[in-house]
Amino acid sequence: MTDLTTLQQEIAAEQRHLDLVYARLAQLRRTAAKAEQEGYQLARVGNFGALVERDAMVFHAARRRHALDAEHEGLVFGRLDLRDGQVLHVGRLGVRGERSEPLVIDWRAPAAAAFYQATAADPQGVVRRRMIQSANERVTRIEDDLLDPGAAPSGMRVVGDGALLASLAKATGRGMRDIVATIQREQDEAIRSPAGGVTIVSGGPGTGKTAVALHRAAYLLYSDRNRFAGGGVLVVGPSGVFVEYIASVLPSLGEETATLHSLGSLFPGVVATRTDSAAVAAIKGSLRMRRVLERATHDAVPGGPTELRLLYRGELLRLDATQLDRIRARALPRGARRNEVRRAGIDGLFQALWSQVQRAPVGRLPEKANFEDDLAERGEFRDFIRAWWPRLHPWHVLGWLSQPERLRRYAEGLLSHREIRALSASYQNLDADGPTIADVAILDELDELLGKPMRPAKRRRDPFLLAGGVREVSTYADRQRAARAHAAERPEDYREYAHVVVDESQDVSPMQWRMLGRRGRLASWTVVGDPAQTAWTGDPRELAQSRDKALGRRARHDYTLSTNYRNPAEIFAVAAKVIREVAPDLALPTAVRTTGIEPVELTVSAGELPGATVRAVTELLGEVQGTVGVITPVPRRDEVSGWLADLAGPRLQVVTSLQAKGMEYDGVVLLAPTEIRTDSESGVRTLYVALSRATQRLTTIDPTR
Ligand SMILES: Nc1ncnc2c1ncn2[C@@H]1O[C@H](COP(=O)(O)OP(=O)(O)OP(=O)(O)O)[C@@H](O)[C@H]1O
Repeated sequence: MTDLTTLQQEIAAEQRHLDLVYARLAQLRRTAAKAEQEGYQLARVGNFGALVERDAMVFHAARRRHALDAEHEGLVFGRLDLRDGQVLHVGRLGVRGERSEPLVIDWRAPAAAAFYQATAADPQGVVRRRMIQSANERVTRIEDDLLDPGAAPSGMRVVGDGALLASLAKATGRGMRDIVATIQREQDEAIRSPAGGVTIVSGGPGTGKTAVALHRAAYLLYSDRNRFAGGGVLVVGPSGVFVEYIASVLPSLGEETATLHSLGSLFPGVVATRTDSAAVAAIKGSLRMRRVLERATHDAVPGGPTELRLLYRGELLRLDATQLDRIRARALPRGARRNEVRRAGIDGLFQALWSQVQRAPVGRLPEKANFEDDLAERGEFRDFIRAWWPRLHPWHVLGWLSQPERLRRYAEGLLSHREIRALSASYQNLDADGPTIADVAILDELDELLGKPMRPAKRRRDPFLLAGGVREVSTYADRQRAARAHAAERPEDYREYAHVVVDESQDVSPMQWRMLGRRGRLASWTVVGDPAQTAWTGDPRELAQSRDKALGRRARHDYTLSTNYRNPAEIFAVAAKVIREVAPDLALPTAVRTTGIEPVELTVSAGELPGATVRAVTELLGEVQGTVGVITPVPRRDEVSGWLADLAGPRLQVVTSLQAKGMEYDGVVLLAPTEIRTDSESGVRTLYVALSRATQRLTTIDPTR
């Protein structure tokens, strides 16, 4: 134990440094405000060059000021005392003093790496590592590790007993917490993995894979801003619930420039949250779907014309269904994109009609070009083209799959009869229900197969342009917002990301890997996941093959994380027992905390389930300070939300077992584990995920059948 006076003296010493840092920060904020002021001055000069300069100035000032604001709380969190007597303070952002001396080193800078990597076995020149906690500009706690006692100068004091465990015991909020102050060495190695190639991070539940993925995004943006902020960093997670959960971490690391998406929101204009059953997801995610879709995009339009009749100089020109199909097939060979070869289809029509004209007694023949012009001017011909070869949106073709007869034709020989029936059933209410998450990859594939119709280019909006064409922004806040939006502005279907981070990658299907691959052709990658948690029940070879194709032949760097920071040992033991049933030899992470509290397992009759659920949730809300998650089998979610309506509030969330992927709650009430387990081939793995979501308390309630 550290005596109180020593502790107070050490805290006071850190407070003096913190005061210095915050005073300097206030000065820097004033400088940013001055730059804004100068921006206004430039605006008065009024010429275009000055305006451009002003925009750039305001943009940089805005960004700097925003960073200073965002990083204010807990700005300094570490200190290193080095062998050579140097003292470095580590924080969320780099701050230099008036003479350019470093007051705080950014956690991502090379000089800060030792803060995370030094150990007693390998001190890397660090004698003492100190963790500093603060709130409202006051130091509240410090914790030291003496890494190199032999090199400690006399009088060096060491206080505290374990910042990591203290931070793990804290209540969970609605969003994921950021772990920048307590990143562990194996995590730091993955975070600082080389920027190029593919970094693959695996590890069991709660080992910090998501935390590592997000810190890595922030690290890359810091280490090579030109490359990564310029091209963009895309972070993809499994569901909207998950993306919402992680969204606040990046800004708290000083990074707003990364784009976050769920697999259901990657296709422009669609935000899908529905999930399919595991069996249907395996069909929709299979590479065989690509061929099914290719056939669809080559088919005649439903309800389209089956005949073309035109009077030309008193002669009836006519093309029947077979001729029209033949023209379409010739203009649209395998591999061609329907929207892009529309012109070839029209040319085919002209050619077929021209042959008829040549044979007909129409008097003196016009030039072929004039004949085509004549037809092109005729309203009924143009109407025919629009109906026969419309510009198709992926939505149209997805809709065709809801017609059982069409789907059967497209899937013949590719899917089994059972698969076709299951797929067909899943599309019966497409219009009303909207697409599922798996359909989004299908829409993206269709988009690729159809190609883009030629459209006039969209004009880029000028963020400083107000209504009426006046180029001015009225307030600083407006400018700040506009400048940031301007920096992040990319076309909706942007595909040139410099880096793609894929979280929960074990659940990405082959078709989804294709969708990701299209956005990462120029990218380096960070792929994090845990194969033991996969819900994928399709062909594993197909999965490996499509993932390899998306990642290309880039060099791979593998990392494995081995400590479970989320679950107390008592809770993880229950989850481990479940996964051992299907993977007896799997290497599992070690849970570092114990609470002495065993999970509660209840069995109730079906009729008692609602009452037992309400009681268990009420109890957990009383026992933990942070969030409580209620995890249900997929079909039960809405019903269970209804039971808990009176308890609804920011601390309570009801999610399905699939939405629970990646999530974390202080207390978890898991309903109907047996249903989750038997729901599909991957049920045991999904149950494993659900059982490993709690940081403090777990109650399972199983209804008897
Ligand atoms: N070094 C650390 N210091 C403090 N907390 C940590 C550390 N590493 C991880 N954690 C915490 O452990 C929990 C689990 O982390 P995270 O969600 O990143 O794990 P994961 O490997 O993605 O889990 P899963 O695969 O189960 O979804 C989070 O609350 C995270 O903040």
